[in-house]
Amino acid sequence: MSNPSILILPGDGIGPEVMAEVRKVIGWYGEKRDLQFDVSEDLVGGAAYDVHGKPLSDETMAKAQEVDAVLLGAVGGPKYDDLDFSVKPERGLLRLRKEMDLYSNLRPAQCFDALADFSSLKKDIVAGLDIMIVRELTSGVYFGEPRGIFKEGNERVGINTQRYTESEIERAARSAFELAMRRNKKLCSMEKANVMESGILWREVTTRVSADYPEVELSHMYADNGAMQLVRAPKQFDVILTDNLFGDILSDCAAMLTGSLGMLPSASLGAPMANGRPKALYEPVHGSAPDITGQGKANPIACILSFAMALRYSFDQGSEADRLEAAVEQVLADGHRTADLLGEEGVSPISTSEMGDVIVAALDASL
Ligand SMILES: NC(=O)C1=CN([C@@H]2O[C@H](COP(=O)(O)OP(=O)(O)OC[C@H]3O[C@@H](n4cnc5c(N)ncnc54)[C@H](O)[C@@H]3O)[C@@H](O)[C@H]2O)C=CC1
Ligand SMILES: CC(C)CC(=O)C(=O)O
Ligand SMILES: [Mg+2]
Repeated sequence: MSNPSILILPGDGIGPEVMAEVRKVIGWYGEKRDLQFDVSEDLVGGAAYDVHGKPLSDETMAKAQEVDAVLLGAVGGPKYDDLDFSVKPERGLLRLRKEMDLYSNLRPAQCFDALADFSSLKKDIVAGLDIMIVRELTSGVYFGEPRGIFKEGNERVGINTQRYTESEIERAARSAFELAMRRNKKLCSMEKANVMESGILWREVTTRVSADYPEVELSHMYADNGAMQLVRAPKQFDVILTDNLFGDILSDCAAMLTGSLGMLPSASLGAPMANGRPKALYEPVHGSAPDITGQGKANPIACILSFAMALRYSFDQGSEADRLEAAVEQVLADGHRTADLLGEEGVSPISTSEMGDVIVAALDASL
């Protein structure tokens, strides 16, 4: 049987820096656990624009459709800010999500004990936090039509459309209920049914789907209250289901509960392929961080934990995913910190590459 295939798309800014550390981890699994992957690499975002004049070539898109999993770093940056909207780096990522039909975006926010002091919230509010945000990823206001900037009389108007079909809501909801069944059987769905018709439909469909999961306790919350509750008492939640836009915002908010945006991984999953594996793309929640690019300051943990999610959700290697997550927890417990996690007296930061090295050393020690 051939090895599982991975397409690496490092992208822009700190994307290539954090991805270099993931490559060390992939190398370790090949060498020490005999887990071999066929790894190829290509361009996305601004890096692809510089070469092809567009943020994702058709050839790269076709490769992404064929592999067992895509690992992506980050896209975007000030160099590309003035480009026409149709070729902006972010459009490359949106095309991957849309054409691979990755409708279920899992964004876990877990507060490691060693980092409980790093959150901007009080320690007892975040210590032990372990929540999972399920964000619908292929529809909603990021994709709805009509969209654009149009002339209306003497001025221009910018239009984006929030649009959800019942089936789009249903499949995202089912993936959240399935996850809730494997966790604490508690699901909170967030929308704005008080002011948006798409929110009313979201609530109706989610309630209907819940009949197939009688063991799961379903609650509904307006997303603005959800944002407030996430910083007031985040441990009241287990699985949160929400749409594309609210999920984007709420997951960045949840990131700070864990200490740094550089900690949050994600898995974007679609329907199963012929081999039974889901279509999948794994990426950190953070962006290309232009303010720290090229300085060795980026925290590679979000990207490394995204590979742990790939081990679990694409490669059926749950115990190896546990091993990698435990290695990350160990290096944090040992006091290793990148610059985004500073604040303790007497601790000096280690670089992106050194963080990758200590995680690999912790993997070695786990054998
Ligand atoms: N999935 C993706 O590729 C995403 C791309 N972006 C793009 O990234 C660019 C910058 O966007 P921003 O709003 O600044 O968001 P960002 O996530 O790149 O950065 C926000 C802040 O968090 C810090 N940060 C982010 N990741 C970090 C890491 N791994 N280690 C240490 N610090 C980290 C940055 O230094 C910055 O201060 C934009 O072009 C944006 O469109 C933004 C979010 C997601
Ligand atoms: C296309 C991305 C830049 C949007 C985003 O911020 C995200 O998906 O987290
Ligand atoms: Mg975002």
